[in-house]
Amino acid sequence: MKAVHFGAGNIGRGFIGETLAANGFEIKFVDVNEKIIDALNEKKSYTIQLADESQKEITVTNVSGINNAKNPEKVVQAIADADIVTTAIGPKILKFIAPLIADGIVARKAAGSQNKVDVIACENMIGGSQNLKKEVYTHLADEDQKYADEMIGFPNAAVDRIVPLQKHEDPLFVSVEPFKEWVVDEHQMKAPEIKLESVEYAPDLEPYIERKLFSVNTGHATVAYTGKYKGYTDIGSAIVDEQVLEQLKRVLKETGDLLIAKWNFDRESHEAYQRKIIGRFENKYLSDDIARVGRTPIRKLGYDERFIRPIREAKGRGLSYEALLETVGMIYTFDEPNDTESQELKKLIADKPIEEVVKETTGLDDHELVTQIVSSYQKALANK
Ligand SMILES: NC(=O)c1ccc[n+]([C@@H]2O[C@H](COP(=O)([O-])OP(=O)(O)OC[C@H]3O[C@@H](n4cnc5c(N)ncnc54)[C@H](O)[C@@H]3O)[C@@H](O)[C@H]2O)c1
Ligand SMILES: O=P(O)(O)OC[C@@H](O)[C@@H](O)[C@H](O)[C@H](O)CO
Repeated sequence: MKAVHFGAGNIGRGFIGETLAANGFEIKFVDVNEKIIDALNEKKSYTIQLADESQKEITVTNVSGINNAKNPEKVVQAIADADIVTTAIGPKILKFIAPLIADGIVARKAAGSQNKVDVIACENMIGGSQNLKKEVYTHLADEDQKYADEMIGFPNAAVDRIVPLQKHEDPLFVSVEPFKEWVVDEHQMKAPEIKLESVEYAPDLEPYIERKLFSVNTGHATVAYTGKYKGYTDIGSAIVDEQVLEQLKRVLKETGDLLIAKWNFDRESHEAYQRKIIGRFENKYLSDDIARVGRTPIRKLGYDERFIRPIREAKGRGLSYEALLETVGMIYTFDEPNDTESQELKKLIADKPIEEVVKETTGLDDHELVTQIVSSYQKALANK
């Protein structure tokens, strides 16, 4: 069985690669990072280490790499031969790999392939694979779209495992937390006979992705932005600060109340899930930079992202969203010199009235919410 995986980065190697290899797949990683691709082709394997007291090592074998910037034709051929295609590349990068996936679909059609295949985007976003599908279809002619409608599935997915930036001599080595969860929307699959062991298949992904994004990611980002606001540079140091921990708990209470009301989750189980998440952030064996967790703040301020969507929905249901608003206020003070979006946000705030910046970055037109976010930002600025 053959897999093509876009993005040989932290989660790509540290989770998706591990799972595909454990299921007997030969994996072709596609990436523009020459160092990583060369190392994959040279070594054909890499090592994952669990960040816990066991320090257990897992070897991932039967892997190779393709540099899509240099050898796009090899990527197209690999997709033509693949039994599964996955991505973990970043939500904003999906549109750049869409033409290659479209060409791969056209190549399958030209070869007369009647094998169905699923393309699974493993990104932190709601509707990731369906979003990729839209991008891919803009590159397909009507006839090719018909073929894709029949043969190519784009099931949404939620993936959860904290994989920090890696700083090792071996460029392929990756340290990961032991926890892992990968859920795929079974109803959107075209090749449901290919079920990966250790992956969960759900009839409807929406509750899973919302639970993950609005608990793990809203919580993680809250630690990052509150921590940065208080002068910390890594998650482990920030979370031992009582104020940061308190802010995290307040935010999780708000998203928890929303998720419980919306999806009828059992409160006790959800609170246990939240406690587990806090323990994961406190993992002393992981070293995770605030710059990574808070990266691309404009994306994280998006309308359907980890703060604005729960705020909108909590407001709609008459639930509290005060702590979420406070964190959003701090996002507008986030300043990471090496993060392009952080610098873009800083420039927007310097050039335009804050109300306009809030509207532009969040997509909100609810005057009351915009005003509340503006006040929250002004308060954060005044207390800094
Ligand atoms: N790291 C985590 O803890 C984690 C967990 C769950 C989900 N995710 C999600 O997975 C995705 C990837 O995150 P990550 O932490 O692995 O990031 P990363 O930066 O480590 O990996 C992304 C990889 O994509 C490559 N890339 C970028 N542009 C490309 C292009 N045009 N063509 C080919 N390759 C390209 C980069 O070189 C890099 O190797 C994101 O959507 C993230 O939200 C991350
Ligand atoms: O990847 P992002 O930028 O959407 O979010 C940063 C982290 O919160 C994220 O990568 C988590 O580590 C991960 O989602 C855990 O499953």
